[in-house]
Formats: sequence, C-alpha cells, structure tokens
Amino acid sequence: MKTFKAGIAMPLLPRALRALKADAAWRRCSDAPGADRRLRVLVDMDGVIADFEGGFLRKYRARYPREPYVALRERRGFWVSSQYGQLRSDLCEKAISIWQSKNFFLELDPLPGGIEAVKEMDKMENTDVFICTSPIKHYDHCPYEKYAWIEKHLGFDFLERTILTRDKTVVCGDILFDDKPDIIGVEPKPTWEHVLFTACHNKHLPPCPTRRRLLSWADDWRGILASKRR
Ligand SMILES: Cc1cn([C@H]2C[C@H](O)[C@@H](COP(=O)(O)O)O2)c(=O)[nH]c1=O
Ligand SMILES: [Mg+2]
Repeated sequence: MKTFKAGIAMPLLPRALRALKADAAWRRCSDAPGADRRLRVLVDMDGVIADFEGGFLRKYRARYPREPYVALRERRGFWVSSQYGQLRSDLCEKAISIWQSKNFFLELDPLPGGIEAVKEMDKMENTDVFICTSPIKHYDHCPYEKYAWIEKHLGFDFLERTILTRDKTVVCGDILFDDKPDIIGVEPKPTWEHVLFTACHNKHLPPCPTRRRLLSWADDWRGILASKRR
C-alpha cells in the first residue's frame, strides 16, 4: 500500500504497514457478524463438553477412598484445589495429583449434548466453531490427551479447530461458552461475549444482569447464536 506526498508515491514504512494490517484484522474480529461476516463461536472444554468435575470426583475417591471429599452438590468456586485445601491443607495437593495423572483428561466423559451441539454448530451456515481450552502447566499428559479427546469425540479434522491457551482473552471470537466465571488475561476488552455455562461450582452464583447463562446443552444455545447474527 502506498501513501502520496506532494504527488509523489511514498512506500509505507514496514511498521506502518503492519499497523494497518493489524487494524484491519482487529476490525474483522470486532465488526458485528452480518451477511458477509461469519459468526465465530468458542467452546470451552472442561466443564462445558467434558465432565471434569465428575471425572475428578470418581478418580479422587478411587485413589483416596478414606479421605474426605466434596460432593458435587457442595462444590463452590471454580478451583477444586482451593476447596479441597480448605477441607484439609494436604488435600489440595492430593486433588491436583488426580488431574496431573496419566489418562485423566483422556478418560473424561462428554457432558450431555455437548458433542452433538458442537457438531451442529460446525454444520451451520456462516458459523465457525472452535474448542478453546486451557491446559494445565504440568504438561506431561494434558496437551496430548486434550488433542486425543477431541479426535476421539469430534474427529481428527476438528484438531484444526482446537485452541489450547492459558489466556482466552487474546482469542478473537463472538461468543465464548465457558464455565469459569472470571476469564481474565492480557486483553481487558475481549471480542467475545462470555456466556456462563452452568456447572456444579457456579450454579449458586447470583444472576448477573450483564452476562447470559446457558443452563446446559438442552438450553437455547441456538437462540444465543442467532442473537449475535442480527
Ligand atoms: C478446577 C480446576 C481446574 N484446573 C485446570 C484444569 C484444566 O486444565 C483447566 C480448565 O480450564 P478451562 O477454563 O475449562 O479450559 O483448569 C486447575 O488447574 N485447578 C482446578 O482446581
Ligand atoms: Mg472450563
């Protein structure tokens, strides 16, 4: 792209060109989806399509049958490790050891209706769906098993639509279905609307007028997508 000064074509400096390209990319993300722009849906994995809480409790009780545990109906707050640590300080590490173990993420059951909903979104016109999930930093098993879980339940081709990140705020999208109440990162104004996916740990939070909830995949997720297309 060139600029003109006094009638003479001046080549744009590389930095200016990069800034223009970045601005154009940002606009693509931030413009409301319309007839010519596709809706981009980000779907979290743990607690939204994969049963992290159920898988954790089953394996925790199997490994520590005599230790106290937190029934799912008693779960409060996103961090399992924190609630177990409050129960007894050593239980925090015992909880963490469960999801650091081989096969933990691979053997999680799908949550009801999640796989079907993602497959339906993937077939919708003018819609792109991505799995957007945060791996633990203990990387011996988790990243591999998250990929393997996606292949097992959604097919190998869906790995093209899988994003592993510890910071979801930098991912560009229109909607993020996620069970974590507070999704923070380096971007103070993410492009996506966070729709809180109801889980055992967040169902007791008071309603928030500025944030929509999806109670389960039997709830009206299609209506939420449709509301973003207008
Ligand atoms: C409850 C809990 C979770 N994690 C880790 C385990 C997963 O890798 C991610 C899930 O995050 P996402 O938002 O669903 O992608 O968080 C943890 O480290 N400690 C915990 O207590
Ligand atoms: Mg989650």
